[in-house]
Amino acid sequence: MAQRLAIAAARAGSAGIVLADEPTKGLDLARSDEVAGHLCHVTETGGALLTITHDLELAEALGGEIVVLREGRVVECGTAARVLSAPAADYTMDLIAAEPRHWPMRNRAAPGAEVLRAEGLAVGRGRRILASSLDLTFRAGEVVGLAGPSGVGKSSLGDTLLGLIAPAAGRVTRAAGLGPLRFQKLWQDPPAAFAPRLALADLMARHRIAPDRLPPLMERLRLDPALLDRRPGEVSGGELQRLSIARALLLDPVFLFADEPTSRLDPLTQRELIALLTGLARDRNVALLLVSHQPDLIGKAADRVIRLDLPADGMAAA
Ligand SMILES: Nc1ncnc2c1ncn2[C@@H]1O[C@H](COP(=O)(O)OP(=O)(O)OP(=O)(O)O)[C@@H](O)[C@H]1O
Repeated sequence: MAQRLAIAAARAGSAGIVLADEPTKGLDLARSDEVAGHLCHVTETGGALLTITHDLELAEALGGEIVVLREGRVVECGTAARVLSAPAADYTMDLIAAEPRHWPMRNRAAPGAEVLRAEGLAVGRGRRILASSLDLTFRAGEVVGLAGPSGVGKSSLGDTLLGLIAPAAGRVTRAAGLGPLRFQKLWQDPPAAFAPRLALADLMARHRIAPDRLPPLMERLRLDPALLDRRPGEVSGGELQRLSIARALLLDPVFLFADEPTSRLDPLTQRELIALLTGLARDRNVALLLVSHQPDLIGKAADRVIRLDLPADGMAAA
């Protein structure tokens, strides 16, 4: 909604220059196209537009000039058509190659034991039913994509499976012997999940986790232990999301709901993080439920896809 308001202000002609900061972040394809159309309108009607984005499809749709930045330095600039079709800098080439449509297909593994089951599940927010009659099963080691338009209820479904929201109907059953802490979530907005410091000591003390478990985990996730002394705003988006993964893994999850875990990240960091998550699902036998608005990402990373569609009860699993 914030994006829509910003674009509405731009269209009203309240500014000759419009700054759009990640205007398609977290939006589905239809809404992204809509935003691109509104932004194009700014320049078509004589305004100037500066867009900051990780979304290369948006950059292509907007056209004009592109400046590629890396660590605060200009790597390359030129027309969008030239930079995106014939990049001169290695970094630009790497960025383009890191887009999900260029990823290799994942090797599908045979799923393991069932860890979570939903039967006749209805997901609601207040009096609104977002989805109903859902029968779902999640198995150890599988990567399940969760797709659907913005606002359809993907986060609400994940939260209901985790027990954070009560089902409007039906039931969710965890496999015998698995407590609620083994069902974890990676948040869309990691800063909100860390308060006020990144230290994991409080979590480890509360859940009596042996201190010697942390160093190898930090190493596996390529995280410098010094990061633990910083605040959430003092690390990069990729580091923050990897710290979120470390925190979740300390609790030995069997089910991880990753709610758009890469929506704040550049294509290279996104590719690295998704490879890390899918690798962890396989290595640690975690059922990973992965939400993304990028069909290519879901198609390449997931073993199967649950698709939520409007109207609320239109739901298909592929
Ligand atoms: N805490 C809440 N209380 C009431 N309604 C909510 C709450 N959180 C979300 N909603 C509403 O429930 C609907 C589904 O939201 P949800 O976040 O589950 O959708 P989503 O598919 O994950 O969306 P997006 O892709 O935009 O993140 C939306 O209409 C939203 O406004």
